[in-house]
Amino acid sequence: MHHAIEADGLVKTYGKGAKAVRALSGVGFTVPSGTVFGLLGPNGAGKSTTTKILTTLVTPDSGTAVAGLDVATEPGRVRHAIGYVPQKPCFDPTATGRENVTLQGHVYGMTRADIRARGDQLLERFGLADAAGRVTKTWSGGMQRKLDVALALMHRPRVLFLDEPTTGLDPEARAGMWAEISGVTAADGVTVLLTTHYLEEADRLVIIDRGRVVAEGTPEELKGGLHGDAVQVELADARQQEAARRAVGSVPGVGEITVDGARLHARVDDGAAPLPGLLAALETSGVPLASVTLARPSLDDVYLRHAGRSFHSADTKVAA
Ligand SMILES: Nc1ncnc2c1ncn2[C@@H]1O[C@H](COP(=O)(O)OP(=O)(O)OP(=O)(O)O)[C@@H](O)[C@H]1O
Repeated sequence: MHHAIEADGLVKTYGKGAKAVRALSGVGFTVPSGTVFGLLGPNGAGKSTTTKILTTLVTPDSGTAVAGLDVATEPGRVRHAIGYVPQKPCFDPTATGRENVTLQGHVYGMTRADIRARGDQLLERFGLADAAGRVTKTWSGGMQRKLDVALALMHRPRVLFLDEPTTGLDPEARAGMWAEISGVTAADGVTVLLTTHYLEEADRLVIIDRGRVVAEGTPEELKGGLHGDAVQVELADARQQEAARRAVGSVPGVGEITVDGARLHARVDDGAAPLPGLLAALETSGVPLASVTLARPSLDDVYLRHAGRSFHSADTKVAA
């Protein structure tokens, strides 16, 4: 399969001597054309450095990077073949949406007719057409983020780099943003590389820790082997913990039962499927409940498994 992005043995040290910081210690991965690929890791893991090397903004000490073309030998052509959306906004807040896309088209040397057609198409696809005549500083945060992505796509890049595209957006805005990014990139066959704190935003991901790739796979593969979801049962009466343990232990698909006071923890193999049986078993045994919660494996669980330490111990600014 053709690879739109290839990183091989990337090493990068910032600074010299005692102050030197080793940001990357041999990062490598390949991204098939037309897919959405994620770099996941805590702050300082090396995600931005990897992205900056692939977008020609930083030169590696060693290793090779290809974003459509070789970054070292053809940086100018790479810049024309890619779009890059940094974490910080890059649109002009004093200009309208239409003026922003027009300016971007001029920067890339597009013709007037093409700027008009492509600008209309992108404003429409991102749901920004109605607001296009308004000054962008009056737009909502979600609309502004979409405009940044539309600007990066103006010159029809083959590869799009997104640095934490949905950080700071509420779940609804995140979902909307992804529906629109996927719609546009799938229609144009664009390959997407993003840095993210959300497993489900990519088709495949690498987990980076301290400048190294520690795991690679689909979100499901990375979550796999985590012994299912966690159930927590709050008993109305802690004195019934043994009866509760026996009742829950008799339910198929439930394991790793531990009881701590009025709280019973267990793992279930198959999402919510064993829950009705678990509730029925407790009721039959006459054990009254205060509450029951079911939690999917969190980003922290995934990270702990692959990097050997908790995401939160490595990084405090994270969402699961
Ligand atoms: N210009 C620089 N000079 C010195 N050290 C740097 C520089 N840029 C990054 N670093 C260091 O390199 C390491 C990797 O940083 P990088 O920004 O690539 O991580 P990251 O995973 O992208 O983190 P974040 O999620 O915070 O963006 C960190 O220890 C960081 O402090």
